[in-house]
Amino acid sequence: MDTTIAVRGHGITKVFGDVVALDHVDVSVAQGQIHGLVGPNGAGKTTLLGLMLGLAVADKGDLEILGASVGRGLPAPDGVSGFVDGPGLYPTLTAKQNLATLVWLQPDDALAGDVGEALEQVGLTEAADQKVRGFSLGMRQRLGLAAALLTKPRLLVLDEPSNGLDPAGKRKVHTVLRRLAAEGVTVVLSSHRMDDLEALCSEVTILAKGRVLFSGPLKKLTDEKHELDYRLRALDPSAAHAVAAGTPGVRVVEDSDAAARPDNDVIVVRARAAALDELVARIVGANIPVRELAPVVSPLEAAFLSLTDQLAIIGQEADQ
Ligand SMILES: Nc1ncnc2c1ncn2[C@@H]1O[C@H](COP(=O)(O)OP(=O)(O)OP(=O)(O)O)[C@@H](O)[C@H]1O
Repeated sequence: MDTTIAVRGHGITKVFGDVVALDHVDVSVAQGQIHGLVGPNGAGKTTLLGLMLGLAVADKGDLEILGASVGRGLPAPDGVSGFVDGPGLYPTLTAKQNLATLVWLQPDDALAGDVGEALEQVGLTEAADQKVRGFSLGMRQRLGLAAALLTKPRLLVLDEPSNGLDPAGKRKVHTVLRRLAAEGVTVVLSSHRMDDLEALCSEVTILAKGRVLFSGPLKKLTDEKHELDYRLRALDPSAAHAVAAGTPGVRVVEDSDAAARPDNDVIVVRARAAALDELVARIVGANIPVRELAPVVSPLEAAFLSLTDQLAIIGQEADQ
């Protein structure tokens, strides 16, 4: 078995009554990577994460976790930790007592981490003696991560870990996840936040209606071959418009947010990276001061929207 692959799924299918939650899913997660699962509501993300955690078994297909086959009658291997649908915590115990209970439950002392250190890593030291029932969603999420860290996982599986996090909490969580990955721990997480996924993940799987639309390196998905819409804010927008309209490979398109802007100093251009570079050179050459040039939606979001739109069109055609 290939030990550099932490998760390998082939033909994974999971059905709940009439609902096909996962439909012949193939997925491969390399060791030491942060792999993001993204998809619309009901896409199957939580179901897939639950299979990785051993909370359910697939109806069909092969799933290998940390080099071991899992499935009916085959337990999830040691070294997997995390949560789906929010971490399971004791509300009447304090944060510290919750973690101490976990340490006590560990069958192997060598695998039990330090409670104070885990709380510190997720920024909950000051809340250590507060009862969890008074915790906000973001604090619960961070305590759930601390709990997972205590078991020293080799594969960490997290369902929407950024939910409810304030910017400081998010920074803490991102730092912890990056450090774990640098140490060789594999992280699989789901999120609806494209900015989080772009900031954290080297690989993504896009799921919709239980099917994989894309799985692989983020770079491959957001490569420079795709056209993107860019917001260009210039001191003289009509001059910028004229330059953009005359640049090969660049189209000036409708600004769908125009009504929401107080000033009309923005134009939206659609281009591949190379044509955009040429536009920038021409605008600078024409001495037009530029105040902003940024993608209207992130490259990952653009790829996600395009793939899910394609799936919707295929679905409509199939219904006809
Ligand atoms: N235990 C269950 N019983 C019945 N249906 C289920 C169960 N778990 C999931 N489903 C269904 O399977 C599909 C996939 O659900 P899942 O929770 O995996 O999606 P998701 O991508 O995590 O969605 P969200 O982004 O809304 O959390 C949905 O249609 C859901 O209603």
